[in-house]
Amino acid sequence: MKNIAVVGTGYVGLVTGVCLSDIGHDVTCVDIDEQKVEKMKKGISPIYEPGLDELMKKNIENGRLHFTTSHKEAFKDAEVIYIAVGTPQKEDGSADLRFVEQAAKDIAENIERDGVVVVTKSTVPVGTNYKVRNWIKSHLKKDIHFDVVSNPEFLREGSAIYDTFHGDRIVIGADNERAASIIEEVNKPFGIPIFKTDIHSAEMIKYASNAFLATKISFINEIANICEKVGANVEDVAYGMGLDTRIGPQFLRAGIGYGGSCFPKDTKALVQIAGNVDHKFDLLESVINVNNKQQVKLVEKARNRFGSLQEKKVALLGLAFKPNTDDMREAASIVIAKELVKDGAFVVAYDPIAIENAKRVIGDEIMYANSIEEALHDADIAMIITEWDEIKNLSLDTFVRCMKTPVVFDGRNCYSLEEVAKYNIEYHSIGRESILRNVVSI
Ligand SMILES: NC(=O)C1=CN([C@@H]2O[C@H](COP(=O)(O)OP(=O)(O)OC[C@H]3O[C@@H](n4cnc5c(N)ncnc54)[C@H](O)[C@@H]3O)[C@@H](O)[C@H]2O)C=CC1
Ligand SMILES: O=C(O)[C@H]1O[C@H](OP(=O)(O)OP(=O)(O)OC[C@H]2O[C@@H](n3ccc(=O)[nH]c3=O)[C@H](O)[C@@H]2O)[C@H](O)[C@@H](O)[C@@H]1O
Repeated sequence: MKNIAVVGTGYVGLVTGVCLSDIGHDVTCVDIDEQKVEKMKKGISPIYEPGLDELMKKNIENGRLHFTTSHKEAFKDAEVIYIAVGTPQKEDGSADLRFVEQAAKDIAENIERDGVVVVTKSTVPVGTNYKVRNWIKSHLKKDIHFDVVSNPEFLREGSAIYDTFHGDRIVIGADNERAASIIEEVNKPFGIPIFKTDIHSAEMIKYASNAFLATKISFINEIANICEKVGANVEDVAYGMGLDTRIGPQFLRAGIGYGGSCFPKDTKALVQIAGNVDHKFDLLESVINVNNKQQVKLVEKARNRFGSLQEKKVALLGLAFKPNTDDMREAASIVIAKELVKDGAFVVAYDPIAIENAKRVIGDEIMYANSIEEALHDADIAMIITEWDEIKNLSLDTFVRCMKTPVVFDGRNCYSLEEVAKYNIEYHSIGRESILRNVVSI
């Protein structure tokens, strides 16, 4: 078992650190955010991720998981150091490597052991691992040998622990066998297939995977938009397509587009990576454009239905970019709320977990409710933005009971048309026929 340090305790770093300790390694997680570290020392996760608190507590108690703000302390005995800091997008869409560069300097200034393997888990443009090597080299205080390895992360928020233990593959990009086999050894207990390749290919696998998944989503959303016009049902179309094993059923859920901390930024970064080598990535640019349009689809539908949204009360159900997370980064709800406010609508939003983060991002131009019923109370329009179980399992009678006029725009196709047809609800979803009722708006 190895002595491991993880730099950065966000969704990726913390989950990685906790899971590595759970399979037997001795792990120290280091973060510059003192408040986060104080919480984590007490076994409290600073992020909402199902199962994380329990696993954290278990491994703190068995003495294999530690937290600190001191890089020196974290790297003292480390044989392997993971970089898991953020790589947000810059204004031009390219990846901001500021935090990675700082982490590299922190490593250079504090490592003590010869032969340390520095693993980049953050999503970084092709060539960055070599930059990391140079950043470390140029800041080293003594002559210490180290290697760099690319080990991109494929976990999803909301199922991060499950994904770490049940991932489809672990990709290791290295330019020497010693470093590759150390990281292979570290990951062996997960029992997941390992694919070893060169560093550039490993870096590219991460962007290509996210871009491909985003492409699947934009593709099915375009099919959904056509389905609406030709009278087909996108749920059946996606199911029928997915039965072909060459296509597969996953990531064919039509909706209001992809959001989150990664697809939007990674697709834009890949367009930039291609642009840097004089390749215009037309296909991916279209994927991004389709997604931008798809995010405001519900507002467009509501404008067409009502003419004007001025003074309409709109209930937004769900704010997080997907269920089971409190992450609001690039959530469709942000754009939707902004558009509705611009149209003069009065917006009341509900989310089971992400309200506090939403308040920071969307602000006080909209109101926030403590329950679905409170948000729906006296509303003219309901918009379903995130398919939380609580929303999917809602008795449809609630819309009829609480709203002024039960007109529902469902951005996640939460309900079957047969079920909705049993209630006096006007219902518009994505890529399916609308159910129109004699619901009169006052
Ligand atoms: N969020 C996700 O689901 C996934 C993210 N990724 C990639 O993983 C990377 C990390 O993403 P998140 O975990 O979402 O980031 P995050 O922004 O949630 O967390 C980053 C953490 O790093 C800390 N940090 C920054 N500089 C530091 C330094 N020099 N020393 C110690 N700590 C430092 C910050 O305080 C913060 O707590 C990104 O490159 C992202 O693209 C990859 C797969 C999934
Ligand atoms: O690099 C990353 O950060 C991660 O990005 C995604 O994970 P995540 O963003 O957590 O969540 P997803 O479940 O992929 O959903 C992303 C967005 O796509 C949307 N989506 C997903 C699937 C689908 O069929 N339709 C659809 O609209 C979701 O609503 C959500 O807004 C990838 O699935 C992970 O493999 C990857 O590690």
